[in-house]
Amino acid sequence: MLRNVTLVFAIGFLAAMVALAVFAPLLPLPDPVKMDVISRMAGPSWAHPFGQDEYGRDIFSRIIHGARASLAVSLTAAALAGAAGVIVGLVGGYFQGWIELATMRPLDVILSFPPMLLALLAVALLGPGALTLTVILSILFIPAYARVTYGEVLVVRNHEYVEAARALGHRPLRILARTILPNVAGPVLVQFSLVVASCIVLESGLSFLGLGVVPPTPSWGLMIRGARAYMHLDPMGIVWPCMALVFTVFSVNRLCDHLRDVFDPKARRVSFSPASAIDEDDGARGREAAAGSATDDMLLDIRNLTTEIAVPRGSIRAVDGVSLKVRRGEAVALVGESGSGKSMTGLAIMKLLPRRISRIARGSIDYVTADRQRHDLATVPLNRFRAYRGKEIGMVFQEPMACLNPVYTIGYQLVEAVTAHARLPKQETWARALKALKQVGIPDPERRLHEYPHQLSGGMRQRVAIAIALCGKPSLLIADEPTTALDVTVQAQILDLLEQIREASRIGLIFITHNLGVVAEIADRVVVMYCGQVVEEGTAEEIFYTPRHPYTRGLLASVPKVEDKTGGNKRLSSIPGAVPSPLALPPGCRFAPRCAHATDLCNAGVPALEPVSDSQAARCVRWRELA
Ligand SMILES: Nc1ncnc2c1ncn2[C@@H]1O[C@H](COP(=O)(O)OP(=O)(O)OP(=O)(O)O)[C@@H](O)[C@H]1O
Repeated sequence: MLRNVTLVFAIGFLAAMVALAVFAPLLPLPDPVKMDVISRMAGPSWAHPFGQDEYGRDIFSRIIHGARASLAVSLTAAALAGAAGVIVGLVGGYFQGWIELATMRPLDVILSFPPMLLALLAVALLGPGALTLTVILSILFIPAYARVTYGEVLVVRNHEYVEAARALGHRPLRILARTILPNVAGPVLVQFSLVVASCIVLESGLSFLGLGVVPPTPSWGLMIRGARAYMHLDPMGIVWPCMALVFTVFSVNRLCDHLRDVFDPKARRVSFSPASAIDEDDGARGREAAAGSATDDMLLDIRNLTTEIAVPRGSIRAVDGVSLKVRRGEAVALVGESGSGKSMTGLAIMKLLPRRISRIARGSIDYVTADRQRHDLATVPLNRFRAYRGKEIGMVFQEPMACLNPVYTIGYQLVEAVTAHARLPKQETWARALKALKQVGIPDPERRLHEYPHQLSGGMRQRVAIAIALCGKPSLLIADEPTTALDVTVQAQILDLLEQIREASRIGLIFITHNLGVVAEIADRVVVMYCGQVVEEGTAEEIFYTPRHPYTRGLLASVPKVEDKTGGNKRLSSIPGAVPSPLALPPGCRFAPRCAHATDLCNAGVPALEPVSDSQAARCVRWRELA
């Protein structure tokens, strides 16, 4: 709501300012340079709504005419600097080598001088005036754009889609213009708003010093300069040009912020179908409050969870009606191929779904606290949910290097985690950090506290990440593929560690993996997901010895076994076909197009998750026959 109000204000203010500035000579305004010394510093009147300045000139007219100089200089300089800077940054970042040296290094020279000092020097040499000012400001701000663009290009240039464009044989110019430029447009727009603001301030500053716009041409800087000497007699004389300056800078910033959102698909606001909006209303209806007390060891009770992600061609249900339960001390594995919605389920629990483009559309995530009160995390506001993160629920990610900050020591990061939820004396904080490291079996923990993440092996880093996740003593730990990036022996050590922690502290564990082999070692219960839905669930024993869904069987058949390798002639099977696009899901069973047992019945409608036993269920219409 507030965002919309500020946006409407920004657009309205800028549009009015630009229109008034452009048409100022045609408007019935008093002459901005005509003096009337008898009425100097006169207050507001019908003829002069903002009053008159120290020479009796009309302040309103000078503000409007002053906008011509201030906006023309600033917008032109920002646009020229932007065009040049973006080209330099694109070329330097993409080609690298000597081209990078030739384009980026000269800019470092400009950057090493304070902008105001350089501007003063240039104006002193070339003489004041709006044109000189525009040229100088353009040159001064080229490095600002170039560096932002250069940094973004360095990130983007190795992405797979740039590789793909190269592989297609596109020329560098085309790749730069069509593939890379749109990806760096967001930060460049933000830079534009900052540069316009800086240009307006610099123009005003230089005019204030008498080195910018030449009097009597009005400019906001000159107005501030003139009014400053008399501000004790007429304070409003300085307030009006300052307000014009502040509102213009704010409006440019707000507008560019909005443009960045519009042009950046990753930051674009979500627009959902009316049907799903109705769903949300249903789901949100007063579920946040404690919904009675739980009677058993239940820790997490997810019901009918549906998350939606806005994509360019509509919205997809990454998680579609998922229900699952985790008890205290229980390990539940979420398994499935890539894209089945496992991570989204974990992120939804942590309220970490991609911002702006995704949301929980339906369902509840009841978290049961130690005093057995249920809280629906789906509707707990984010500011209150922060108290749950780390303290009630911890999370470990796949790539520990990506979640450990490379510029801080392990000790510092552990201390940060300890103090996130408890204010303790410094010594006790460090003692806890040390204990956490010992708990995850890091040898020589005193020394490791002072080391940086890059000084540790992959397995050690994952242990540190687990230690950090456990610092708040959570009751539930979500581990999203925590062993995938590790080699097999280290994988086994991390699994052992999680198992020990679970036994020692009765922590509930959600273990997300695509590898059923890993599941066998750690899980009590297994939930198999496919295309956002649970297709089978049961105890680990049921899933491994009596799987009912053909997809689960396919996953099991693709797990390498020791005898396959030693026996020599047994080939590893894979599930034929690929996971369908979430935008084009089959009408019935989502696995049917890849299933060797599919019949017309399978395509008739989405099958329900049918109970197979007290603890097992399968989403397959033919599970009885196939058993
Ligand atoms: N930021 C995003 N924007 C658009 N779609 C997304 C985004 N993140 C995930 N998805 C889509 O949501 C669906 C579920 O993704 P999710 O990451 O949960 O799968 P997963 O089973 O965890 O797979 P993986 O093992 O590869 O992480 C996929 O179809 C994926 O393409």
